[in-house]
Amino acid sequence: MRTISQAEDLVDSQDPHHPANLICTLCKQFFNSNWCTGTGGGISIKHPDTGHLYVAPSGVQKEKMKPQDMFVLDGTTFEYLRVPKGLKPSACTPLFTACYKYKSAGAIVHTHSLNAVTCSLIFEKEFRIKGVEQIKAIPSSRKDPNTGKVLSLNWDDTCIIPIVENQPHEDQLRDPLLDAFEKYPHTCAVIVRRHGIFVWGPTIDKAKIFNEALDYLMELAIKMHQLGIPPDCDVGEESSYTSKH
Ligand SMILES: CSCCC(=O)C(=O)COP(=O)(O)O
Ligand SMILES: [Zn+2]
Repeated sequence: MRTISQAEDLVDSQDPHHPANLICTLCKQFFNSNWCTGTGGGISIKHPDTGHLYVAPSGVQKEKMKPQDMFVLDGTTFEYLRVPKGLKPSACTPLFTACYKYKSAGAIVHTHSLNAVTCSLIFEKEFRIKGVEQIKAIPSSRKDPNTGKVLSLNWDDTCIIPIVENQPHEDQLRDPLLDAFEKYPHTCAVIVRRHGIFVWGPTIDKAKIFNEALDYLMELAIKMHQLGIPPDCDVGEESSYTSKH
């Protein structure tokens, strides 16, 4: 492993899109959205050029982090290339590396979103919502036959996100996460009951979009549930659950 001073170049960049800078910027935004408060949640980003993995420290106020606080891991061996003095890597690191290894993720967003936690109390094994325009921001299991690119869900498709049980320690969530990967090979997220959500994508921009769209859908699902409308009911069927005819 390189010494701290030798590894400074791994986090020292004027580029706002450099992972060490971007994690700090986005965690501030996520704090303001109530997604990463009280030290909860976090973000990990793979450097698109070097393949290095950037991980935030554990137990710190995520909105106050500096680029120099970032841990850096080799993208293939997961060995630490940079360990900031006096800090521990995020407890979610084994979950982030699982997403890099098995989902070819370019970035992972973990939030303690109230909408995700509330949905984990309403839904049993899967979060399901259907027939909402915002669903078009979520990837589907289909690929474009010409380009091979993953296609988005159609607005009247059902968006399904698996829910796993929370565990006393983050590393114990790795096996449930791997089970969810196997059962839901096309999902871009896993909800952890009474805890939050992990969302990944091929890039940080995509992971951020998926997270925002899912949070919107989870908030809507809670409101539909409160109105007595099943969030995954067919389009046009909602009036049979309300007084509107
Ligand atoms: C009050 S946060 C408990 C740990 C957690 O769930 C989390 O997301 C933050 O863990 P970290 O080690 O990254 O601080
Ligand atoms: Zn968490």
